[in-house]
Amino acid sequence: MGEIQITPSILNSDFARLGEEVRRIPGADWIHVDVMDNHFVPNLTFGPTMVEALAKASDVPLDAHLMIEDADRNALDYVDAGCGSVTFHVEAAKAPVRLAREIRKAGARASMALKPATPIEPYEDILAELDMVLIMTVEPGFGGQKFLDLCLPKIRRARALMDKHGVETWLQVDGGVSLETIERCAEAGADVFVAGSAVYSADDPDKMVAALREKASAARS
Ligand SMILES: O=C(CO)[C@H](O)[C@H](O)COP(=O)(O)O
Ligand SMILES: [Co+2]
Repeated sequence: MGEIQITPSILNSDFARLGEEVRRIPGADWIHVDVMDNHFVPNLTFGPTMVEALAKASDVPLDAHLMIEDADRNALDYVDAGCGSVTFHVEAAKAPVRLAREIRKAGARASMALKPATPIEPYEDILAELDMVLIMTVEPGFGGQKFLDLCLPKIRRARALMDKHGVETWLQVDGGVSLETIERCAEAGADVFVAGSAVYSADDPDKMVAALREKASAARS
């Protein structure tokens, strides 16, 4: 299992002041950027041009979460935009192995996301092709939703498969992660934690990043 990493999502930040918003979280390991196309999910956010501007606005690397239909054709635009990690949804990728290899070859970490009803087991044999697996703990599309406890067994199963294959693939959780839910995710085996509304509704977002890190670390020991 890798080190605990906290990855705030800017989905619930102030979009009119995005540059300032990302500079409020210098203690974050990554900045999670939710790209939505209004087809794969019923919401629309931003594309590669805005992501490129964001990458220049902060020293913290960008973790792009692509909730877009044609992932095979569009994912590399986000590597070119400056993201250090690019996550595609397996439900949207026609050729996940080829896509992961292309992302790595282009110079970013390759990551694959699963919606709550998508099982991990069919992907056991491709874990070594991935730098990270993202297990959604809400249905993708919106920030501020309630954490789905029903996803915890899948986090445990994913961790067990990673241990079985001896891979160094990170295990990220995304959706409803807060001071109330992060311990359950860490106990189940997650090591990378996305938190959107919990961070940006806090008076001091960077202090919340530190508090989340402490809770997740304590749950491990
Ligand atoms: O991918 C997402 C939604 O599809 C977001 O990353 C996620 O929901 C973060 O926001 P919150 O912590 O408020 O749930
Ligand atoms: Co996300």
